[in-house]
Amino acid sequence: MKPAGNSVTARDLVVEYPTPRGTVHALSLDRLEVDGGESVAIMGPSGCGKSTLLGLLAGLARPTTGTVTIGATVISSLQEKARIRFRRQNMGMVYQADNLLPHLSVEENVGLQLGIARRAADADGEVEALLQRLGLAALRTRLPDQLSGGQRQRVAVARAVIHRPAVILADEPTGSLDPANAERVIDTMIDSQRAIGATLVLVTHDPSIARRADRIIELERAILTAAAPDAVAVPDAV
Ligand SMILES: Nc1ncnc2c1ncn2[C@@H]1O[C@H](COP(=O)(O)OP(=O)(O)OP(=O)(O)O)[C@@H](O)[C@H]1O
Repeated sequence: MKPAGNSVTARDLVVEYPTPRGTVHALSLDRLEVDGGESVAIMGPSGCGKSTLLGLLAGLARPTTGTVTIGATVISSLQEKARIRFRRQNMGMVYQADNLLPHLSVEENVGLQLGIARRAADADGEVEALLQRLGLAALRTRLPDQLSGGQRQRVAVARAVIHRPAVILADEPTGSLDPANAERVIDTMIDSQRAIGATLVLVTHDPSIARRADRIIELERAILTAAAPDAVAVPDAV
Protein backbone atom coordinates (compact mmCIF):
# COMPACT_ATOMS: atom_id res chain seq x y z
CA MET A 1 0.00 0.00 0.00
CA LYS A 2 1.34 3.44 -0.91
CA PRO A 3 -1.00 6.01 0.58
CA ALA A 4 -0.65 9.55 -0.68
CA GLY A 5 0.53 12.18 1.71
CA ASN A 6 3.31 10.45 3.58
CA SER A 7 6.20 10.39 1.18
CA VAL A 8 9.49 11.76 2.53
CA THR A 9 11.67 13.88 0.27
CA ALA A 10 14.85 15.77 0.99
CA ARG A 11 16.74 17.90 -1.50
CA ASP A 12 20.18 19.50 -1.37
CA LEU A 13 20.48 19.28 2.38
CA VAL A 14 23.40 20.92 4.10
CA VAL A 15 23.76 21.21 7.86
CA GLU A 16 26.61 23.27 9.24
CA TYR A 17 27.41 24.23 12.80
CA PRO A 18 29.65 27.17 13.59
CA THR A 19 32.08 26.19 16.37
CA PRO A 20 35.08 27.99 17.89
CA ARG A 21 37.34 25.72 15.82
CA GLY A 22 35.56 26.44 12.57
CA THR A 23 32.46 25.30 10.76
CA VAL A 24 31.42 21.67 11.21
CA HIS A 25 29.74 20.24 8.14
CA ALA A 26 27.43 17.72 9.77
CA LEU A 27 25.46 16.64 6.72
CA SER A 28 25.55 16.98 2.98
CA LEU A 29 22.91 15.08 1.06
CA ASP A 30 21.74 15.73 -2.49
CA ARG A 31 18.57 13.70 -2.58
CA LEU A 32 16.49 11.33 -0.50
CA GLU A 33 13.17 9.98 -1.68
CA VAL A 34 11.05 7.55 0.29
CA ASP A 35 7.65 6.52 -1.03
CA GLY A 36 4.59 6.65 1.18
CA GLY A 37 4.30 3.32 3.03
CA GLU A 38 7.88 2.33 2.26
CA SER A 39 10.44 1.34 4.91
CA VAL A 40 14.02 2.47 4.54
CA ALA A 41 17.08 1.77 6.67
CA ILE A 42 19.83 4.39 6.76
CA MET A 43 23.30 3.07 7.46
CA GLY A 44 26.73 4.68 7.40
CA PRO A 45 29.84 5.37 9.45
CA SER A 46 29.70 7.07 12.81
CA GLY A 47 29.47 10.83 12.42
CA CYS A 48 28.24 10.79 8.81
CA GLY A 49 25.07 12.63 9.79
CA LYS A 50 22.43 9.92 10.25
CA SER A 51 20.96 11.40 13.44
CA THR A 52 21.23 14.88 11.97
CA LEU A 53 19.22 13.72 8.95
CA LEU A 54 16.56 12.09 11.12
CA GLY A 55 16.25 15.30 13.14
CA LEU A 56 15.61 17.24 9.93
CA LEU A 57 13.02 14.71 8.73
CA ALA A 58 11.31 14.96 12.12
CA GLY A 59 11.25 18.74 11.93
CA LEU A 60 13.27 18.98 15.13
CA ALA A 61 15.69 21.27 13.32
CA ARG A 62 15.93 23.08 10.02
CA PRO A 63 18.76 22.57 7.56
CA THR A 64 21.28 25.32 6.88
CA THR A 65 20.14 25.00 3.26
CA GLY A 66 17.88 22.59 1.40
CA THR A 67 14.34 21.32 1.79
CA VAL A 68 12.52 18.52 3.59
CA THR A 69 9.03 17.65 2.39
CA ILE A 70 6.61 15.27 4.07
CA GLY A 71 3.65 14.54 1.79
CA ALA A 72 2.69 17.97 0.53
CA THR A 73 4.20 19.93 3.44
CA VAL A 74 7.62 21.54 3.15
CA ILE A 75 8.45 21.19 6.84
CA SER A 76 11.84 22.84 6.47
CA SER A 77 9.99 26.10 5.67
CA LEU A 78 7.68 25.95 8.70
CA GLN A 79 8.30 28.20 11.66
CA GLU A 80 9.00 26.44 14.95
CA LYS A 81 5.42 26.42 16.32
CA ALA A 82 4.00 25.02 13.09
CA ARG A 83 6.79 22.45 12.90
CA ILE A 84 6.06 21.28 16.45
CA ARG A 85 2.36 20.95 15.67
CA PHE A 86 3.08 19.08 12.44
CA ARG A 87 5.51 16.76 14.22
CA ARG A 88 3.12 15.95 17.05
CA GLN A 89 0.32 15.03 14.69
CA ASN A 90 2.22 13.33 11.89
CA MET A 91 5.41 11.83 13.26
CA GLY A 92 6.16 8.92 15.55
CA MET A 93 9.65 8.74 16.97
CA VAL A 94 11.67 5.97 18.61
CA TYR A 95 15.16 6.44 19.98
CA GLN A 96 17.83 4.12 21.38
CA ALA A 97 16.71 5.14 24.88
CA ASP A 98 13.00 4.48 25.44
CA ASN A 99 12.39 7.91 27.09
CA LEU A 100 9.27 6.60 28.84
CA LEU A 101 8.03 8.77 31.69
CA PRO A 102 9.03 6.82 34.81
CA HIS A 103 6.03 7.75 36.97
CA LEU A 104 3.44 6.75 34.34
CA SER A 105 2.23 3.23 33.63
CA VAL A 106 2.56 1.59 30.24
CA GLU A 107 -0.99 2.55 29.25
CA GLU A 108 -0.55 6.10 30.53
CA ASN A 109 2.71 6.54 28.63
CA VAL A 110 1.06 5.37 25.42
CA GLY A 111 -2.18 7.29 26.08
CA LEU A 112 -0.30 10.52 26.71
CA GLN A 113 0.91 10.52 23.11
CA LEU A 114 -2.69 10.47 21.86
CA GLY A 115 -3.48 13.55 23.92
CA ILE A 116 -0.36 15.32 22.65
CA ALA A 117 -1.39 14.57 19.07
CA ARG A 118 -4.90 15.85 19.96
CA ARG A 119 -6.63 12.67 18.92
CA ALA A 120 -7.94 11.71 22.30
CA ALA A 121 -11.40 10.42 21.36
CA ASP A 122 -11.83 7.00 22.98
CA ALA A 123 -8.19 7.13 24.05
CA ASP A 124 -8.57 4.24 26.50
CA GLY A 125 -10.12 1.97 23.88
CA GLU A 126 -7.45 2.79 21.31
CA VAL A 127 -4.61 2.25 23.76
CA GLU A 128 -6.07 -1.03 24.97
CA ALA A 129 -6.55 -2.30 21.41
CA LEU A 130 -3.00 -1.42 20.41
CA LEU A 131 -1.46 -2.98 23.52
CA GLN A 132 -3.48 -6.13 22.83
CA ARG A 133 -2.33 -6.27 19.23
CA LEU A 134 1.32 -5.80 20.19
CA GLY A 135 1.16 -8.42 22.95
CA LEU A 136 1.69 -5.81 25.68
CA ALA A 137 -1.74 -5.86 27.32
CA ALA A 138 -0.59 -7.86 30.36
CA LEU A 139 1.95 -5.14 31.12
CA ARG A 140 -0.40 -2.18 30.86
CA THR A 141 -0.43 -1.17 34.54
CA ARG A 142 3.32 -1.61 35.09
CA LEU A 143 5.74 1.27 35.48
CA PRO A 144 8.72 1.43 33.10
CA ASP A 145 11.18 0.24 35.78
CA GLN A 146 9.08 -2.91 36.18
CA LEU A 147 9.78 -3.88 32.55
CA SER A 148 12.74 -5.45 30.76
CA GLY A 149 14.70 -3.36 28.28
CA GLY A 150 13.06 -5.12 25.34
CA GLN A 151 9.58 -4.65 26.81
CA ARG A 152 10.26 -0.95 27.42
CA GLN A 153 11.36 -0.48 23.84
CA ARG A 154 8.23 -2.23 22.53
CA VAL A 155 6.17 0.15 24.64
CA ALA A 156 8.17 3.01 23.09
CA VAL A 157 7.14 1.67 19.68
CA ALA A 158 3.49 1.53 20.81
CA ARG A 159 3.77 5.14 21.96
CA ALA A 160 5.23 6.12 18.58
CA VAL A 161 2.38 4.59 16.57
CA ILE A 162 -0.73 5.07 18.74
CA HIS A 163 -1.70 8.31 16.96
CA ARG A 164 -1.28 6.66 13.54
CA PRO A 165 1.50 8.93 12.34
CA ALA A 166 2.21 9.40 8.64
CA VAL A 167 5.90 8.75 9.25
CA ILE A 168 7.80 6.71 11.85
CA LEU A 169 11.39 7.80 12.48
CA ALA A 170 13.62 5.49 14.50
CA ASP A 171 17.19 6.27 15.58
CA GLU A 172 19.04 3.09 16.62
CA PRO A 173 15.87 1.66 18.21
CA THR A 174 17.54 -1.70 18.90
CA GLY A 175 20.99 -0.33 19.73
CA SER A 176 20.91 -1.29 23.39
CA LEU A 177 19.20 -4.69 23.01
CA ASP A 178 20.42 -8.27 22.62
CA PRO A 179 19.67 -9.90 19.24
CA ALA A 180 16.50 -11.70 20.37
CA ASN A 181 14.97 -8.54 21.85
CA ALA A 182 16.16 -6.48 18.90
CA GLU A 183 14.29 -8.88 16.63
CA ARG A 184 11.06 -8.55 18.65
CA VAL A 185 11.29 -4.76 18.65
CA ILE A 186 11.86 -4.55 14.91
CA ASP A 187 9.00 -7.02 14.33
CA THR A 188 6.74 -4.82 16.44
CA MET A 189 7.83 -1.72 14.57
CA ILE A 190 7.44 -3.11 11.06
CA ASP A 191 4.12 -4.82 11.86
CA SER A 192 2.81 -1.53 13.24
CA GLN A 193 4.14 0.47 10.31
CA ARG A 194 2.38 -1.83 7.85
CA ALA A 195 -0.83 -1.89 9.87
CA ILE A 196 -1.18 1.90 9.70
CA GLY A 197 0.39 2.37 6.26
CA ALA A 198 3.08 4.67 7.64
CA THR A 199 6.43 5.39 6.05
CA LEU A 200 9.41 4.22 8.14
CA VAL A 201 12.90 5.71 8.18
CA LEU A 202 15.16 3.72 10.45
CA VAL A 203 18.77 4.47 11.38
CA THR A 204 20.76 1.44 12.41
CA HIS A 205 24.30 0.10 12.56
CA ASP A 206 23.02 -3.49 12.54
CA PRO A 207 22.85 -5.08 9.05
CA SER A 208 20.39 -7.76 10.18
CA ILE A 209 17.99 -5.06 11.37
CA ALA A 210 18.55 -2.96 8.24
CA ARG A 211 17.68 -5.94 6.04
CA ARG A 212 14.18 -5.94 7.48
CA ALA A 213 13.45 -2.67 5.66
CA ASP A 214 12.30 -2.53 2.03
CA ARG A 215 15.46 -0.66 1.08
CA ILE A 216 18.85 0.22 2.56
CA ILE A 217 20.47 3.60 1.95
CA GLU A 218 24.16 4.05 2.70
CA LEU A 219 25.00 7.53 3.87
CA GLU A 220 28.61 8.37 3.27
CA ARG A 221 30.80 10.50 5.43
CA ALA A 222 30.11 14.11 4.57
CA ILE A 223 32.05 15.95 7.20
CA LEU A 224 34.54 18.67 6.71
CA THR A 225 35.78 20.81 9.54
CA ALA A 226 37.95 23.87 9.23
CA ALA A 227 40.11 22.31 11.92
CA ALA A 228 40.62 19.14 9.90
CA PRO A 229 41.00 20.20 6.28
CA ASP A 230 42.17 16.76 5.20
CA ALA A 231 38.74 15.29 6.00
CA VAL A 232 36.99 14.85 2.69
CA ALA A 233 33.36 15.74 2.09
CA VAL A 234 31.55 13.18 -0.04
CA PRO A 235 28.11 14.41 -1.04
CA ASP A 236 25.78 12.53 -3.40
CA ALA A 237 25.12 10.12 -0.59
CA VAL A 238 22.01 8.54 -2.03
N1 LIG B 1 25.26 20.72 17.65
C1 LIG B 1 26.37 20.36 17.00
N2 LIG B 1 27.44 21.16 16.93
C2 LIG B 1 28.56 20.81 16.25
N3 LIG B 1 28.68 19.62 15.60
C3 LIG B 1 27.65 18.77 15.64
C4 LIG B 1 26.44 19.07 16.33
N4 LIG B 1 25.60 18.01 16.20
C5 LIG B 1 26.25 17.10 15.45
N5 LIG B 1 27.49 17.54 15.13
C6 LIG B 1 28.47 16.84 14.30
O1 LIG B 1 27.86 16.49 13.09
C7 LIG B 1 28.32 15.22 12.64
C8 LIG B 1 27.16 14.31 12.37
O2 LIG B 1 26.57 13.94 13.61
P1 LIG B 1 25.44 12.82 13.71
O3 LIG B 1 25.11 12.65 15.15
O4 LIG B 1 24.33 13.17 12.79
O5 LIG B 1 26.18 11.52 13.15
P2 LIG B 1 25.70 9.99 13.11
O6 LIG B 1 25.95 9.49 11.73
O7 LIG B 1 24.32 9.89 13.64
O8 LIG B 1 26.73 9.32 14.13
P3 LIG B 1 26.61 8.00 15.05
O9 LIG B 1 26.48 6.83 14.10
O10 LIG B 1 27.90 7.98 15.79
O11 LIG B 1 25.42 8.18 15.94
C9 LIG B 1 29.28 14.71 13.72
O12 LIG B 1 30.59 14.98 13.33
C10 LIG B 1 28.90 15.53 14.93
O13 LIG B 1 30.01 15.68 15.80
